[in-house]
Amino acid sequence: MTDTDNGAANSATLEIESLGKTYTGRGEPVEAIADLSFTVAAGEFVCVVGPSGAGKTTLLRTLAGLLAPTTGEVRLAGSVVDAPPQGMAVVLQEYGRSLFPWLTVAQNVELPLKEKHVPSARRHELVRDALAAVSLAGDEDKYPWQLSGGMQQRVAIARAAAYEPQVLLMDEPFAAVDAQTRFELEDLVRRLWKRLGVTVVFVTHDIDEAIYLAERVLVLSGRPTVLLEDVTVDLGDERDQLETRSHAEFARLRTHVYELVQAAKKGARSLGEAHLSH
Ligand SMILES: Nc1ncnc2c1ncn2[C@@H]1O[C@H](COP(=O)(O)OP(=O)(O)OP(=O)(O)O)[C@@H](O)[C@H]1O
Repeated sequence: MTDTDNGAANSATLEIESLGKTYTGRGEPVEAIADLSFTVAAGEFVCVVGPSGAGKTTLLRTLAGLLAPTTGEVRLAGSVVDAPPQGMAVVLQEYGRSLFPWLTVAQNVELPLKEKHVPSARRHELVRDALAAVSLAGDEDKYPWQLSGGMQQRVAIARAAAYEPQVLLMDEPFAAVDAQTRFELEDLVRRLWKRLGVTVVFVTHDIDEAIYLAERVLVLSGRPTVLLEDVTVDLGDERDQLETRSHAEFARLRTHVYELVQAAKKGARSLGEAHLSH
């Protein structure tokens, strides 16, 4: 596979249809997602932004099959998602909790491959390649607590990449790392996306990050969530931290998405209600 044929080998279209989620427990029911419908094409990179508490994590957990929708459904390659599907990998914000402290870096990356019954020789190859891709070759025998936060998150990304998922779901994966590391990890995820042809859904609070990474940015309203706008990011295939971010189109998109999120915070639930300045 070359760097340019992302998506070619991937049939993992994700369809979200009339999705609703209300939490019911001991207290008052909480309607997190009102009604969401959108499609993420196979091999596409989509970011999700919205106000705090909008239901972004709820959406991601539902896509991952970890949470059952109250209404509507999620389909992966045409099949309804009602449990964590094979071929899906999830990377969360809390890398500290997602790695097993008693396993080495290599063992952490290898574990899901064992569960997938990948033969031993192939496992070692995948682990080696994934660690090299995240610049951790040489650190395979270390334990997570011997690594910085950014390195631990690279291990979590390597683990997801080695698994060769069709779909990669990421929930605020870089929120807890410093700005410099964050830029490096963003570029790493873009490279992996291109190399693996994987379908990516990436939740972030950071509007600039969403625009830098994605081909489309889904802007959610406040809770109970509806889709405020599906914004196309026309910034080309090659992104560069300095060049792309200084592009006029980048600035235009940032202003637009920022205004949408501000409007969402004030309660806008449609583009008409958002009263954008342009
Ligand atoms: N298990 C639960 N039981 C009841 N309510 C919940 C539960 N999990 C989340 N919620 C509520 O659902 C709403 C959406 O939460 P969610 O974590 O999905 O939002 P979010 O957009 O990811 O937030 P943030 O940006 O702050 O991470 C919130 O009001 C939250 O309090």
